[in-house]
Amino acid sequence: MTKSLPKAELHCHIEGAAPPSLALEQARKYNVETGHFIRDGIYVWDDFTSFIAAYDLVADLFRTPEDYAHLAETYLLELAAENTIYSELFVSPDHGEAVGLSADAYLDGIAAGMIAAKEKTGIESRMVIIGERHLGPENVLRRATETAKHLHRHPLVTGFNMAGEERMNRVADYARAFDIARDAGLGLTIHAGELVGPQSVIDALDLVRPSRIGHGVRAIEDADLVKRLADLGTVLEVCPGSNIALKVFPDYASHPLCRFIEAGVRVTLNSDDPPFFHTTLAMEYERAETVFGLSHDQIVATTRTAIEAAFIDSDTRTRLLALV
Ligand SMILES: Nc1ncnc2[nH]cnc12
Ligand SMILES: [Zn+2]
Repeated sequence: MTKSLPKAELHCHIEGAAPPSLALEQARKYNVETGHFIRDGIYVWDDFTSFIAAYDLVADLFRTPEDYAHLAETYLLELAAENTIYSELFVSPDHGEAVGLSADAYLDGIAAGMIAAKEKTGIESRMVIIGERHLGPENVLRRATETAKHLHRHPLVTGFNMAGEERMNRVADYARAFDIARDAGLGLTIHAGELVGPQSVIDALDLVRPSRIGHGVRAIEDADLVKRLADLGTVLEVCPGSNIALKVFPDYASHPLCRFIEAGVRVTLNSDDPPFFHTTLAMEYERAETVFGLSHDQIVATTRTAIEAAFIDSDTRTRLLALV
């Protein structure tokens, strides 16, 4: 039983964490028709492209700092109720800008929800800024530049990441954005090895030099790369439920989580976009035990790894590690 275990999550997209019930509430508030992307209380999509389209439609229902505060607080309270002690939220100011919110207003709203959740439950959280790959290199560069410029205003922003359509453009096209984020003191992680094979992870290691990789699971197709990840100590933000829902692997028996652990790669458990993939962080922990057969100690080790790899200051890390 993993229910009572302390949990930590490094990889969850804030708009992707909106429960359909909350999305429907927002749709009523703004008089938006949802029949084409929410049916019977479930988000409707069938491949990565239509998933991103549904994600964008859900994001469009959050339009003010207060909406985003409510979303962040709702998700973090849900996590805290499952004994989660730490959460790193992936936030994309591009989605705020799409509804007319400045990056500052978008981040202030999310921060308010994070602070409220911490006051109520003690859950610690941070934000990782996302540059959306499919919006192009110029846009990701602008995102990194603006993030660096406004960092002093947003103490809960501690990392930079790139998500979106991995099949578009080359990692090299985005390397400069990551250089700017690194120089600003942000922790680096990047979605790679999810929709694209090992070369995407190799490019990420060579050109971005992140301490963590979002997914990275298709590195399993290259034994030398698996060894390189283990030797470097790069942490994989593994999201098994997401990988199965998006058909990265046909079933859990084919999923490489256990093979990474056996090879000495540092892994963590994550939900990615929980209601889109019919999962929660607690379900990922439970599945690690019941489907992947991880021992109690192996599951606790994933939580320790998450805290060790979190983009937090050393006092917070020490305090959280003592809780695991
Ligand atoms: N699983 C995923 N991969 C890439 N970009 C995303 N944005 C939200 N979820 C994502
Ligand atoms: Zn993701």
